[in-house]
Amino acid sequence: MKKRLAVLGSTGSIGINTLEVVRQHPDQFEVIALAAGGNVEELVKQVEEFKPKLISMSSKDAVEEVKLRVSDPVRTTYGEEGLTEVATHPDATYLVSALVGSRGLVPTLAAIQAGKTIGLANKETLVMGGAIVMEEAKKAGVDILPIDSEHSAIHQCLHRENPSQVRRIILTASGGPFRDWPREKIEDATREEALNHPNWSMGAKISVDSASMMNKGLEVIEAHWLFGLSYDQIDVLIHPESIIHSLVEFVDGALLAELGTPDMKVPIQYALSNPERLPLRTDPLDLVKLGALHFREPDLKRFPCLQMAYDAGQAGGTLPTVLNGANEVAVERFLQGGSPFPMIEEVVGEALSRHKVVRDPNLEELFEADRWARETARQCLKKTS
Ligand SMILES: NC(=O)C1=CN([C@@H]2O[C@H](COP(=O)(O)OP(=O)(O)OC[C@H]3O[C@@H](n4cnc5c(N)ncnc54)[C@H](OP(=O)(O)O)[C@@H]3O)[C@@H](O)[C@H]2O)C=CC1
Ligand SMILES: CC(=O)[C@@H](O)[C@H](O)COP(=O)(O)O
Ligand SMILES: [Mn+2]
Repeated sequence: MKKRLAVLGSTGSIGINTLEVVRQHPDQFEVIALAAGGNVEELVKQVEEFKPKLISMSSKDAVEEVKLRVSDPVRTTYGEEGLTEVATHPDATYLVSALVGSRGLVPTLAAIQAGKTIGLANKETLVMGGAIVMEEAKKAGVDILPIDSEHSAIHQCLHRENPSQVRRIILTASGGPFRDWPREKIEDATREEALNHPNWSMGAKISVDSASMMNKGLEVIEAHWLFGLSYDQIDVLIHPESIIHSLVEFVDGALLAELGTPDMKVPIQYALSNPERLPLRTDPLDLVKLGALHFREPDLKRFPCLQMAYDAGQAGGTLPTVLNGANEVAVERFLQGGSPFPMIEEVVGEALSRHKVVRDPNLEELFEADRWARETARQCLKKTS
């Protein structure tokens, strides 16, 4: 039977790659519902090709424009409620959660509660609300399958293994575009330089997170929740080639790794076809041509965001939510050209240090912490502009 997909963020980098996987396997997957932000052109093309039953965009005007431009009738919705309607569409069995940022949490949680299997790209969902999300998934008996390349690698390495025999996991990090830059040069980094990821083609927000290494910090927290590991069992290793996507070390010292060319279609398809594998058209990895792989320790002095994420994750409560909310505001401002690159770590650091942590927060308390973090980040940015 075909898997029936709802896709949040269908016009983004992960969304487009997801639909390419569907295109390669029309006998395996069917598109039921799509949600996007403002990219009318791309959504029109997707609706014409995949004929979803429901589409949503961030505004009514945008989705009405799509409706007018497509050849067959399609039901439309919009805004935050539209995201949840798409995520919980009764005909869909599987949600690809690929919005960017904290707006992914609510619809992903709703899909879990509606019993959908989740293919999770939106790491912010687990950073903000990991405890609640994992608890709800357990209650609903729902699988959360990682799409993030490192977590997919770990998931693949853990297949048929006993989780209690894991000593630690090692998340590989490219080091981003500033990997070899001295601190003074990083301080003057431009938007274009931050978006110039050495190995992966991704959306703007995650590209900036990779440049600050906050992405790896968010991934440490994501791994904590997905694999139930303590923070001292999660290590980060700089691996400039991004060929080894991550590793698991077992109690006997054996290391398993997943390798491949940097292509998100591989982890996306693994999450969609799980537990089977399907053929995929992708560039094969030529190890002879590659010749060598390189590794080094991350430099936490040049990239303090990684340490901040470890600390926030370990402290728990509402701190990871604050880390995430302040980071989103600071990255958005940097992308708009309104502040220098190091302001990201300053704003996040300031918000974390001022926050009064709430232990075991409920959903309302998480939303309040997120609101507070954003407000605090905006104040910090205003003070320094
Ligand atoms: N890209 C990658 O290779 C990887 C991404 N991830 C994670 O996956 C998630 C998505 O990343 P990525 O695909 O790169 O991001 P993109 O910026 O490329 O795409 C984001 C998607 O979210 C949509 N969106 C934005 N704002 C809204 C809104 N207000 N309402 C509805 N939809 C909205 C965009 O719509 P529109 O374009 O129409 O405005 C787009 O479809 C992130 O959490 C990221 O960390 C994880 C691993 C790898
Ligand atoms: C493709 C993917 O999963 C990204 O999260 C990627 O890992 C970012 O690269 P960095 O290793 O530079 O953060
Ligand atoms: Mn990743």
